[in-house]
This record gives sequence, structure tokens and C-alpha cells, in this order.
Amino acid sequence: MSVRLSSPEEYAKLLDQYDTWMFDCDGVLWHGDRLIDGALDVLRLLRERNKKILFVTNNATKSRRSYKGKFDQLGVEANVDEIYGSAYAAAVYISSVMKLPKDKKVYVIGMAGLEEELRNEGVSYIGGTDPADNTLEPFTLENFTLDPDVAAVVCGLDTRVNYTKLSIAFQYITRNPGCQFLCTNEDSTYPSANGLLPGAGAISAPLRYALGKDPLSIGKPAKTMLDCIQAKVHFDPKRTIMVGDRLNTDILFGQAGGVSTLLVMTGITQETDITGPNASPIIPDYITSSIKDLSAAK
Ligand SMILES: O=C(O)[C@H](O)[C@H](O)COP(=O)(O)O
Ligand SMILES: [Mg+2]
Repeated sequence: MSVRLSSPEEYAKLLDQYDTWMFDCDGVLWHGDRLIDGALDVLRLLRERNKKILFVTNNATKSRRSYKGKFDQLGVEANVDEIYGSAYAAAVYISSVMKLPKDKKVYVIGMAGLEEELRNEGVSYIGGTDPADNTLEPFTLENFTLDPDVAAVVCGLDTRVNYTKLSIAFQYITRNPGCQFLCTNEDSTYPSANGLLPGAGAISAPLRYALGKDPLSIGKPAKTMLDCIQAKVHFDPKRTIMVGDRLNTDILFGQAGGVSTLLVMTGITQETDITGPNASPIIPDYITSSIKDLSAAK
């Protein structure tokens, strides 16, 4: 049973109980480029209390460096080494876990942030933002030359996805022996500034269907994301809390990592998802309406 937080005493107790605060971003701190009311105050309060803050996002459109730029623009204090995005986690997985040979490359369905993280990890790639792939011209195999060095396809949120990219990715996974099918995350929807949009999971879905197989997903709730964080940051799971707006990514991620979980209702999760006949079996430790509520602990 989740604890629905309401009193200043409860929020004060929560702040005392946890030294490390992991924050999801979309739907918790912001909607698109709009900060959620109270987010700034609460992050400042936690810093004043010398809490460790980590930002753990499945949004693969940005690199850690470009997220730092977004935080700066929004006036939020954040350091690059506090930021863990699924683009970064995917690049680290390909370079350090898969150990992609240097003469091999990745075909990307995704945006500049994912490409930047791949470059940072020394991973060669094709596709992505390449104008040749961002075309609405019909795709024909006659004009396509298979690159034998492509050993993986990685798929992330791509607002310029098209039939050409899906077709090329399909060629590599079906025709290059051992070519891996990866995705940065599987979120079905994305909470933008002006409402819900299809998420990264909707970008890889056509490929899943055409291939009849699922990709290996790197982002929350997968352990690969936690491994990526624990490789860089030490934290005591018993004194760590994950704050998120989505049950099947953020809350599952926290539970899998053995940390406590706080669900906020400013993003994906609706009341009907947590109460009533269709309530999810995923039960967060705590629930509160918004990150803003935590400022009652002052
Ligand atoms: O479609 C996506 O990639 C997700 O909706 C989105 O990016 C989630 O980001 P998060 O809530 O993990 O910050
Ligand atoms: Mg979110």
C-alpha cells in the first residue's frame, strides 16, 4: 500500500530519511521546456540540506552536455556528472558492455543527443540526423548498399522517423549476421509542454512488428541504466529515493534498484492508474501530487 503524503511533518521526515534523490525529468521537473511549478525551490532545498541529486531520464534526444545546457537555461543548478540519460547509457552499453570493435559501427534511429554520446564513447555510427536518411523520398532496395560493418541498430526518440530509416534498420538486423537490435527506452508516450505525444517506444514499435522480435532496452526500468549510474556514483540504496511520474519505468526502476520510490501526479500517471478496478500492480512507496509538495518540509 502506498503512503499518500500530505503533512509538512511527513515531507520533513522524507527529507531526513534520504541522502540521495534520483529525479526523473519529463513530467517531474518539466514539461518540454517549461519547468514544473516548485521544482526549482525543492532542488534548492535539497542542495541546502547537502543531499546528493541525480537526474535520471529516459529521454534520448539530448546528451548529458545538452541537458546541462537545458538546466542552465531553466536556472536549475545541475552538474554533468549528475545527469544520466538513456542516450548516454546506450552509448556506454555499446562501448563498454557490448565492446563494439572499433572497425564496426551502429545504425542510429534517433537525434543529435544520441549521436553525441556515441561519439563521446568512440562509437562510429551512420544514419540518425544524416540528411540522406531524413528523406520522404520512397525507399527502394535497388538504391541501397548494405554496409557489412554495421553490428547494431539503436533506436531512440526520433521526431523525424520515416520509412527509409525503418527500412534500413530492418536490412541491417535481418541481413548482417549478429547485428544487435537495441533501443534507448520503451516509453509509449512523451509528456510534452502541450500534451501527450508518442514516445520512444512508438518509434521502435514498427521495427519490432516487422522483425517479430523485441530490442534490448537500455533505459529505465532496465538494470543497464542502474549499472551505468553505479559505475560512476556511490549511493546507499536504503537511503536513496527515486522520484518519477511513470509506473512502468521510474517506479519499476527504483524497485529493481532496491531504492524507495515516490510517484508524482504531474506527468504520465493518472489517478485511475493507481486506484480503482484498473489500478496498476506497480505500487510506489509514496505518492504526492507534485514535486512542489516537498517544499512543505522547509
Ligand atoms: O518517449 C520518451 O523517450 C519518454 O517519454 C521520455 O522521454 C521520458 O523521459 P523521462 O520521463 O524519463 O525524463
Ligand atoms: Mg517522466
